[in-house]
Amino acid sequence: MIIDGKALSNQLDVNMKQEVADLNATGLYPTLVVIIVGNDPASQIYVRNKHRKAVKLGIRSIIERKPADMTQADLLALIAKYNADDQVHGILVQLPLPKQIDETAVIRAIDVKKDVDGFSPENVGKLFANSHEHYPVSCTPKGIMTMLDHYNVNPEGKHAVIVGDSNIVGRPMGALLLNAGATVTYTHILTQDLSSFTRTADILVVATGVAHLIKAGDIKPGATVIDVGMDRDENGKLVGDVDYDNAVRVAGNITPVPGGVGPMTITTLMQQTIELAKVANRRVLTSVH
Ligand SMILES: Nc1nc2c(c(=O)[nH]1)N[C@@H](CN(C=O)c1ccc(C(=O)N[C@@H](CCC(=O)O)C(=O)O)cc1)CN2
Ligand SMILES: [Mg+2]
Repeated sequence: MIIDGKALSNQLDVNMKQEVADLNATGLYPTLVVIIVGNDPASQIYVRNKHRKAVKLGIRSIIERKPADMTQADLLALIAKYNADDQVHGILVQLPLPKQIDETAVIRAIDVKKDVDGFSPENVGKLFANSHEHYPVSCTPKGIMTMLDHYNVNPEGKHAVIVGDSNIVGRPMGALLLNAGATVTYTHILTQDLSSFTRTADILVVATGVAHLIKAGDIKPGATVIDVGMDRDENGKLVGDVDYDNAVRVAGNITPVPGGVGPMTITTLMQQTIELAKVANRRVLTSVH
């Protein structure tokens, strides 16, 4: 089966739009701030898509576009401004950042209660401790879990193999699958004989940035293959980390690029913005009574 992230995303939008309208009627306006520093063309597209999706759902969206030579101090001051603003529920700084800015310092500056990306040490800690509280999780792996659930791929007891060890995708992906009962193997750039691992995966998640790294022969017949890659082939066409045209004949389920994981990342961001707004509102109500 082709896992259609775009269709699922549009389907989830229907409920989210209604939920936002219902919250608006009670005086709560979920609000997301996205800060983008510099002119990376891909990042510009993602931020524009986030804004469009927010507008479509009735979520208030503030985009802060800043020059590539912005200082770290100025960025931290901007974050502090939105940390202090009660009307703002989620703050996201688009990654990657220009070289003069320390990513870790920026992530830590965002109020944990507004960390809609789930990148703060506190939220990452909750994920790896399998906390039963509500907490945001990196949107791409969280969106992948939503897709697996929707397509009835139950990770319990399955062997999940992650290719790529990034903080945004690989690491949180493995934690989510472990929490869902999978046996998880992490592989990365130093892994020897990668294929010997991927060929034993019931669920294979690939996030390396290497175009067509995974061939049909690297996949266990019937496996669920999730391709997080967004690479360019020799003709400049957008392709994934998986050789889709051949892999589709071996895999049981597979995500296309584009139209697979990407749209679910943005939908998950909207879900988490709404959730943070509701939690913030409950905090206000509790402190009043
Ligand atoms: N602060 C963050 N920075 C980054 C994140 C993130 O979750 N938080 N993730 C990625 C970029 N990203 C969202 O920010 C993102 C990437 C791709 C897509 C997407 O919809 N892709 C489409 C294809 C788009 C195209 O044509 O180029 C698809 O796969 O269908 C959405 C979000 C890094 N930075
Ligand atoms: Mg189901």
